[in-house]
Amino acid sequence: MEQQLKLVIGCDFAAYDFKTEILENMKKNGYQIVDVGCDSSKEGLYAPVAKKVADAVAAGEYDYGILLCGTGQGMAMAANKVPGIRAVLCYDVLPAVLSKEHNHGNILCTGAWMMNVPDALRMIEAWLFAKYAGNNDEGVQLMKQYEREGR
Ligand SMILES: O=C(CO)[C@H](O)[C@H](O)[C@H](O)COP(=O)(O)O
Repeated sequence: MEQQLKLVIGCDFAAYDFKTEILENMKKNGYQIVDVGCDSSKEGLYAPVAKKVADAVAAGEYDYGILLCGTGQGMAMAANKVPGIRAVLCYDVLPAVLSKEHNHGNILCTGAWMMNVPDALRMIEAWLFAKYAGNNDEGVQLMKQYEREGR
């Protein structure tokens, strides 16, 4: 288990209960994970939380982020507006693992309406364990170059 990783998690109102269960399980399993909101199943939009998590990961305050909303779609779109972020949207273990190994994903997004908690936990853990193959991947290097060039 990657207990030494520094993790941050956020959600919108639609995924609040889902996040609460995931967070409880991860803490019980020894993960160091900070919750940045939202704090209610009644209110809390996805975009501000996505930005908070993405800014913190991009600044190097955390190794990885986890973002949860109804579908995960809005979280991924908003997080990917922040330079340095490669947010991936997954609902299953294999694409999640490949998104780390091949694409160096640094934020995992998923949806409370799309997955149950045990499957989401399995996917999150597999993604955290997966290792990026290295800095020789041309796709990732080109994404970084495009960011530097501002296009
Ligand atoms: O999935 C979502 C965005 O990607 C979020 O959970 C939204 O908040 C959700 O789609 C909003 O749902 P609503 O029932 O239309 O308020």
